[in-house]
Amino acid sequence: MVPTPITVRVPAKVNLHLSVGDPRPDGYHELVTVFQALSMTDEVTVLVAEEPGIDVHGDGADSVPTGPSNLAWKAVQLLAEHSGRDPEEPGVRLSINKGIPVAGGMAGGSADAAATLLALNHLWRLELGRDDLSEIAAKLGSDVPFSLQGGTALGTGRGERLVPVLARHTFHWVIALDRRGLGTPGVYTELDRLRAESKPNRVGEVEPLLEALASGDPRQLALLLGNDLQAAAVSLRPGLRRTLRAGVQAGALAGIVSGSGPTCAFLCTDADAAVRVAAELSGAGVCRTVRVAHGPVPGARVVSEEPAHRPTPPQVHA
Ligand SMILES: C[C@@](CO)(OP(=O)(O)O)[C@H](O)COP(=O)(O)OP(=O)(O)OC[C@H]1O[C@@H](n2ccc(N)nc2=O)[C@H](O)[C@@H]1O
Ligand SMILES: Nc1ncnc2c1ncn2[C@@H]1O[C@H](COP(=O)(O)OP(=O)(O)O)[C@@H](O)[C@H]1O
Repeated sequence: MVPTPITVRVPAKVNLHLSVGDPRPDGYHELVTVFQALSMTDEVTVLVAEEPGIDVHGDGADSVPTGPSNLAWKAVQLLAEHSGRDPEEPGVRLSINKGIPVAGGMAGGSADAAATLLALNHLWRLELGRDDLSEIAAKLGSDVPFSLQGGTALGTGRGERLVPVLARHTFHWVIALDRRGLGTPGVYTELDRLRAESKPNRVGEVEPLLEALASGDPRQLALLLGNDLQAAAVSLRPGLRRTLRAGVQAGALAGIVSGSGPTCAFLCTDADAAVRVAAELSGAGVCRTVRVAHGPVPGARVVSEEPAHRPTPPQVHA
């Protein structure tokens, strides 16, 4: 009997704190980061098929590769190899529905890779535990283990070593999507260049932010958001300065570039404030689209054994 298709829903992330160290001999930078999973999601459906391949739908689908460079396909191949299948003929088809901006600093590719690992674990009845999946995930990319885990977590190493963090209450965000993406390696390289020629400010210690998360007070958290990659993203995309200013003028408590950017995330006092800020920011003409989101939400999870019917995400077109 042909196994039933499996659909996994997987969240985007924002880095509430991103402290970047010097480059390591392997080219990666040592990080201390706090991830939060947000209610902007992709869905990945895996099914057994004679003709393997990938279909991509949704926001930004045109700029997602459908060949072997798709990170979700690399996940298929790695798990096939791990479980003794032929990685070149895995006999599966993926359908990816994008709700996470592509090349936006919100870990969309990592999310799809994590979703694929979890879905195949079910489809192929591998019965791998979360720790095994997380170890395989780290081979695919630094952010992939967090996409599996979700919630709020402290990440160290290159971002792949995770410890869950207590975050009381739900935080409400407005997310401003830019017209074009930014490549992650280029943003790290730009930070190294900026640091070689001047001394851009570095974010402080992470402990005060962890305390703010435990308190659940968005005003306290807003004062402590920090991202060392922000200066590099703004240097490559100077218009982000205007976006960040516009979000705060619209009433957000604070704004930050999400990871390597160019998406900006604005923390708001509550859900109603987020809707008001989103409406005003979308009128300011500083970005492509504005969405509201909340976090933390769970990591990758199976939502149905049939292809999902996806509700349209809340968004305001700028
Ligand atoms: C910046 C962050 C913040 O969470 O996310 P994004 O904003 O891209 O989503 C991550 O560090 C991105 O993680 P991810 O996108 O998984 O990166 P990887 O595939 O592992 O690495 C891509 C490239 O980014 C750089 N890189 C990544 C992680 C790290 N700790 N140091 C690095 O220097 C390296 O140039 C590496 O070749
Ligand atoms: N499944 C995927 N979804 C999105 N992008 C992907 C995927 N697989 C590979 N990519 C490539 O990875 C690049 C980074 O995309 P993404 O993971 O969305 O951004 P970021 O690293 O900024 O979080 C994109 O430019 C795209 O070409």
